[in-house]
Amino acid sequence: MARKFFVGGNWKCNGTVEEVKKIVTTLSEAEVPSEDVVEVVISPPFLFLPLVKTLLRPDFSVAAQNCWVRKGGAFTGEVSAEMLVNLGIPWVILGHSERRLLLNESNDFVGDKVAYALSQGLKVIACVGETLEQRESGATMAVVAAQTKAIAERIPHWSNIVLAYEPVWAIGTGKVATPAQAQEVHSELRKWLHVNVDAAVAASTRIIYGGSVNGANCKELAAQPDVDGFLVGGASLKPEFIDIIKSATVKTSA
Ligand SMILES: O=C(CO)COP(=O)(O)O
Repeated sequence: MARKFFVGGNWKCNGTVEEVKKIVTTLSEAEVPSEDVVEVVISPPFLFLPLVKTLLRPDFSVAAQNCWVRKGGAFTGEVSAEMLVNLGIPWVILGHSERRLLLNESNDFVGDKVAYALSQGLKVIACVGETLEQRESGATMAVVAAQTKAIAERIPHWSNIVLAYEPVWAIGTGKVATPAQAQEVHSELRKWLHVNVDAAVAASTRIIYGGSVNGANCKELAAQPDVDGFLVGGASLKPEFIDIIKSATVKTSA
């Protein structure tokens, strides 16, 4: 079963109304491969979600960058999964390393969030990845397996999950993982799913790469057999995001 190429644009905590309108216009005018070839999901900050959703071309969709771990209520400053559903936001990014590391989100907390978001009908881009220290000490697979396990043991199915491998040392650093480094972890993650979930989930789950992806390095990464797309930060705010979307054709021409 073919895994449709997936390109997510994580705008993180960036943008003004004027900038948002400009980026969305650039995306709308771009010629990109059809929805059959690539799924594109844009993730602006919460405040801009309704604006982006209204202006965005119909073949692209939107994601929130986080949501509360359980049902909404007396949780000042949080946004609930129910609210995202109510606004017609189909996707949410959970477990991004910036939240794990800067806001101390633990594996269990992220697992609980993923399970709750799925239970409300959201689709989830679940992020995993090791720090430089963990990579250098040889702990990469143990770290990403533990992060994935905390999700796997809480969810009833994987059909609405995209797994994003984002090595922390490659995020916003300009230091991209080599295609071989990305392929190695993606292939190990797929094996992990095979052993710990099942063969069908391993074969069908999209595992995307994030960390300094840009217009120049995307094709070589996309050509790796277990790289099913990208989660893009900095370059998703620039016109080169369109080139990254187009790298989906590497798979169809292979
Ligand atoms: O964190 C990322 C996407 O979620 C990657 O960010 P950069 O593409 O800016 O390295």
